[in-house]
Amino acid sequence: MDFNKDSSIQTKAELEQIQASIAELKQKESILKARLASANSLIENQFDLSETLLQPTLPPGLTSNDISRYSRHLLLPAVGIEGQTKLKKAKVLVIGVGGLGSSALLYLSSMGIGEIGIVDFDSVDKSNLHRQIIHNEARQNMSKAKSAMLSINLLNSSTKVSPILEHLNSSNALQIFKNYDIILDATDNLPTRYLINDACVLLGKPLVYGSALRLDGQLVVYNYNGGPCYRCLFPKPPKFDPKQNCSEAGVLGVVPGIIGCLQALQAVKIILSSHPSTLNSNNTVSSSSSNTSPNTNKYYMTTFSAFAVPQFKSIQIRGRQPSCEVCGDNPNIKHLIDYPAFCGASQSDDPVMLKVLDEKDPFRISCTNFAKLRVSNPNHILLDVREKSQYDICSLRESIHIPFSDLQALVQADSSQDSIPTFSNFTQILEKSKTYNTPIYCICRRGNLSQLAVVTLRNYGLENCYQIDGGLTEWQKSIDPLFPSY
Ligand SMILES: Nc1ncnc2c1ncn2[C@@H]1O[C@H](COP(=O)(O)OP(=O)(O)OP(=O)(O)O)[C@@H](O)[C@H]1O
Ligand SMILES: [Zn+2]
Repeated sequence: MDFNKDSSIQTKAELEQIQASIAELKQKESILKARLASANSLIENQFDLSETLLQPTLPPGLTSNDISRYSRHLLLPAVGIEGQTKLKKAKVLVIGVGGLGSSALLYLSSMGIGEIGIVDFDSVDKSNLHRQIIHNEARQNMSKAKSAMLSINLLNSSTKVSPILEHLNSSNALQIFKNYDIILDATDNLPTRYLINDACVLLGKPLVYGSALRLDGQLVVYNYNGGPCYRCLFPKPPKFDPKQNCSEAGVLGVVPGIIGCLQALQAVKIILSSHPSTLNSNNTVSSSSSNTSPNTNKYYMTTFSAFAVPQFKSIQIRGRQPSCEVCGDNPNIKHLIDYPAFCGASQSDDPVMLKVLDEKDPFRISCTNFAKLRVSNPNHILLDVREKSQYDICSLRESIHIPFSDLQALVQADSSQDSIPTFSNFTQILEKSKTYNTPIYCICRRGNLSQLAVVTLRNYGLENCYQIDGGLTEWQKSIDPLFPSY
């Protein structure tokens, strides 16, 4: 803008903007003048700052930078100098940099934990970013452990970070754990949960466990202060349910963030636990008792629900069980075992791939072949058998939607000659396929439900039925990169 031409200032808004800029410049000018004055005084007085008497007395273990940085902690009696020094010396291991690990790591570092190890084998995916706030758009496909390290370096360059780009398993867990004081379980699958628990018991390390799904989260401190381990509460793994993970059931972005913060809180409380003005309450981290007196501590699981009025609840859980296989009086588990076999589930939440149809089944068709056929022979039925919530996210044009569970019910009702509820999609398919032998191509998210759908339809007598291999996930990869992946 040309300030010499009054006519160029056309509106009141422009005038106000110029006045604000002038005020800002004046403020900057006064700051710079003050700095100049103090620099001049230093030069004039020629202070030799290496002179002992001019140097401050700092508490042992903390630098001048630490004092400025953690001043709000130092002012807090529950932390103070002693507590902050303990945090600086502490070594915490976080396994998993997903939704839980993201917030836990940022807070552990910002609060001044001296050394942090990060274990994760996975890389950043776009679908992670709604909750995994330690990563960002530019880091897609980068290893999660490395991305977390870069964020921590920006947040607090004095945190020593060791990224461990490995899949935690029975052969590397003890070796990795032994370098750390406290372990945070921020993973998402059952075998890894038992593995981490057993490794913590075998090495005598406290375990801060968190989990989050949909609108709910949970937090427990295990193997601490004479308390129970995960196996004391859950001696046998529950039946594996592939729907109980974020990629199937979904999760509200902020929920794992909240639980991750609580994990960081409990880790910090454990580190500060012998502090005179301790943060300990009657929560999971309970008052320490001597070895000789009976353990009267109480132990808690904290749950969080984001539904309606957000609610935290702390429920008392049972203490250490003398019969526990790993931490009991006569433990059977003295070494790490085969956890995927123990849990009957894989040690990742990678989707389960069903093999209901033989790999060479002629009624399996690849996405590429289906794409060709779709153009060359439009006279077919594309049957999408995903749940409604998924179908509504995105679908292929002119597909007919019948969720697999409905399809099963409809086929059953028709076979037993019950009256079929009016379901125009189903009637439409039956008419076309039975009368004109129009081929049906079944599609789903990954190619599992569609196999079951083909079997169901074939058993029902519709022979001209095909399954599209890999489903819409494969369609996105090999045919249409713009088809939304989810
Ligand atoms: N055994 C293991 N070793 C190392 N990292 C693990 C192990 N098991 C799980 N993890 C990591 O724990 C993290 C858990 O993150 P989160 O539950 O937010 O889900 P996600 O796998 O990132 O995403 P989504 O489930 O939506 O695909 C993941 O980054 C995963 O790679
Ligand atoms: Zn136990």
